[in-house]
Amino acid sequence: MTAPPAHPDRDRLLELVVELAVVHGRVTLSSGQEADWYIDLRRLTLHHEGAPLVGRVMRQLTGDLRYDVVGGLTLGADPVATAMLHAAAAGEGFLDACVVRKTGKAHGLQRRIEGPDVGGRTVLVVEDVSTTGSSPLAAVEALREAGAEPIAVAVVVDRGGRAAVEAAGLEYRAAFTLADLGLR
Ligand SMILES: O=P(O)(O)OC[C@H]1O[C@H](OP(=O)(O)OP(=O)(O)O)[C@H](O)[C@@H]1O
Ligand SMILES: O=C(O)c1cc(=O)[nH]c(=O)[nH]1
Repeated sequence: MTAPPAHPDRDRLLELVVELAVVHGRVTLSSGQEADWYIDLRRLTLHHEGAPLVGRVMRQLTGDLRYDVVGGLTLGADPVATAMLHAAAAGEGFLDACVVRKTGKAHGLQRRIEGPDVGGRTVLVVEDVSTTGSSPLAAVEALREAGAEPIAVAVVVDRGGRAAVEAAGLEYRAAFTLADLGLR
């Protein structure tokens, strides 16, 4: 496992994750598992200072990968993807974002994947926190069904999703581990 590249924004982002997002107390996770703490990254990815930092740090983390589109399973992935879109637009180039619905939509255009068409395009699948990896893998499956090519998965915090994503044959990158957050 290679360490994420050094970045001047990374230290401040880590401070904000610990300050804003780590909540101690009994919770039930998306997978049904019980835990004694929760990382509510929505409190960071929708925060005025946190969101731009997330965009820049995640772009830095994936700077050597080539992808046309960024997105993942709604809702946690959405502000991560749009932060990266804005970081790209403010910097070196353009990046589209997409939102993968948890289930298909029965009315309107009935699209599971919202945003500019992803067919034939390379996609970086993102996530805020990954515990079992099932959310990004659901996004990967939906994107492939839509004719896109998922090239890797990148998450802000890895809570344990790496093994499942790598077992599915995809590269996995995380800006922060639980050890970074002092939770392991
Ligand atoms: O690794 P996993 O087992 O998939 O769990 C992690 C997922 O759980 C959270 O989302 P949640 O399912 O609570 O839904 P939300 O994004 O709509 O809040 C989080 O945003 C991840 O998407
Ligand atoms: O596994 C989850 O559902 C989960 C864990 C966590 O720490 N944060 C989160 O948003 N979801």
